[in-house]
Amino acid sequence: MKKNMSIIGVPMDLGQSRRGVDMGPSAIRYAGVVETLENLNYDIKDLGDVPVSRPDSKYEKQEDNLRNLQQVADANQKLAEMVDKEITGNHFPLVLGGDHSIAIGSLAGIAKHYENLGVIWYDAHGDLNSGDTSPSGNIHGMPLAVSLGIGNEKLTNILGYQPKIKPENIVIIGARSLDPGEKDLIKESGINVYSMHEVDRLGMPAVMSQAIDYLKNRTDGVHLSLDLDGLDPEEAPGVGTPVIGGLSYRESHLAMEMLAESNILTSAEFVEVNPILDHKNKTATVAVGLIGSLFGEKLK
Ligand SMILES: NC(=[NH2+])NCCC[C@H](N)C(=O)O
Ligand SMILES: [Mn+2]
Ligand SMILES: [Mn+2]
Repeated sequence: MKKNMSIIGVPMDLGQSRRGVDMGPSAIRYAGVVETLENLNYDIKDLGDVPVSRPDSKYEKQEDNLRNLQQVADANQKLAEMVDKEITGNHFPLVLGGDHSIAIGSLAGIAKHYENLGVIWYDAHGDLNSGDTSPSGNIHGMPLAVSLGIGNEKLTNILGYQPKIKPENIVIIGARSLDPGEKDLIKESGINVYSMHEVDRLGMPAVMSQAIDYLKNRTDGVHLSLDLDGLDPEEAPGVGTPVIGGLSYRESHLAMEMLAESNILTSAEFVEVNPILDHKNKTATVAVGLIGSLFGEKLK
């Protein structure tokens, strides 16, 4: 039987300060995402891209240390509505970014369908800042906090409810760059974190089986939010905020394969691919490879 999946691109580059990540969805399409999934017997509906406005002079002033707040909120509102509709129609949503601020809209559209949505946040960063704690004012460093109901109402209240998720249902994997405010929030909230320290000590097989067992027992759906900067910049150079010492290509494929086997995923997004910073579309190609493993590609 064919499985229905909807692809939604979000050419968003307003949640951070380096141009080019808006071209991520087309780079991932160019690297063959639709063909890869069709070969795995998915019935793919590519819905194209969510409209994202350009920064204009009217919005250039930063409101509360939140760069491009209004445009980021508007695009995420549209994304949330689309994701919501696809889930209602029984289609698995696969969202392609764009910078990580788009997780705000994805989670807004997804979480209303679950009592206890789990989230796997595969990332070098925690993305747990708010305007009060952010060193940069970049909203791509805030989506997980926003989804917990922390931050500006224009972001936290998309689709009119909050919070979207509970801290104990979050598992961060690959963290190696956390700001002081993010560390405080992790400590006080009960978010689960497998930083690079735990990945080094336990190995990816143990990390993933613990994460999967934990989420399986307490959630009724699981969203994967994969920031390509979770991988080491050697393997994924086309990202705006690279951090050395990251997850390897092999570890990442194993993580995707274990998720495929577990059958717990109900939505996914791949973000932060920046073709201008990339080498010959390497990072988008890695993303498509990971998407293949995540949706059942096997070596034998
Ligand atoms: N999705 C990302 N790449 N986030 C990077 C965030 C970097 C830094 N923690 C900040 O808040 O500015
Ligand atoms: Mn990141
Ligand atoms: Mn991120």
